[in-house]
Amino acid sequence: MHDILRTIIEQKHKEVELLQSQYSINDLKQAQLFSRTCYSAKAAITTDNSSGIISEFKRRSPKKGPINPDVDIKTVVQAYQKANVSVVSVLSDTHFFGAHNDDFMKAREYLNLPLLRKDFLVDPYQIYQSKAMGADLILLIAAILTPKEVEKMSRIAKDLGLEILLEIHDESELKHINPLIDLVGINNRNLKDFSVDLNHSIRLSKQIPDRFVKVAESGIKGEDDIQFLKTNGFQAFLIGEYFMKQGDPGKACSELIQNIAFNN
Ligand SMILES: O=P(O)(O)OC[C@@H](O)[C@@H](O)c1c[nH]c2ccccc12
Repeated sequence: MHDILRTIIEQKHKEVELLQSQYSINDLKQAQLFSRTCYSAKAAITTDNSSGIISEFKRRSPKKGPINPDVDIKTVVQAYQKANVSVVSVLSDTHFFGAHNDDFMKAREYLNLPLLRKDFLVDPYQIYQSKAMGADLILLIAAILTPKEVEKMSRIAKDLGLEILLEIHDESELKHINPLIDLVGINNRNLKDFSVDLNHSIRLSKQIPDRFVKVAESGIKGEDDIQFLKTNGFQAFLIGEYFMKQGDPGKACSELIQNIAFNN
């Protein structure tokens, strides 16, 4: 495993330990949002006229540093929604990605779209927490979990009515896919050297059964990339930095979606 992932996992276990000492799973179950019915990301992506865009709210990244640290989340996610994205992804990690504590909850308050909790989930506790925060969809990352852990966490998520996006990057991670997974994301970015290779993602995607929605993640730089990925079987496109690095991320998102529609 890469060093950055190891550091992230250690940090996450510490965070979970602290949280657990403050709120039990039973406490989380009492949260107001815990009982809400989730929106389906799978349905949002596969419905007619879906843009397939999963737009991400991301203030910084460990590699790039600040991307747009002080932008207002309400303004951005409302503009994403107006732009006709299918799903919104919001980072909830503070330590590495600079998310504010209430970013995720604010996004929930202003959106009536499926919302992906973008974080590093290493413990079942975080699934209950995701539900209590108002998530519709969680990310499970194959590079930091065993196939057994993915299965166990998938079961809990499904019992709570959450959908699951499983992220893989290598062929060796295909074994993490289980029938409970809804969407399989292929990270175009190689975490070893941060290079982006869409051809690698396309090759890998051919080995994933078509019953899973296929999501291309990271390093997507515009319509040409999307067109290329689309013709090669991807149905959804997770985009953060391309939008967030612009002064007005919502406008950038809206322009991209209009251009894709125009080209179709
Ligand atoms: O900002 P980008 O290059 O468009 O990438 C977005 C998203 O794919 C990336 O943020 C990401 C992919 N997998 C992750 C896991 C954790 C945190 C972040 C990520």
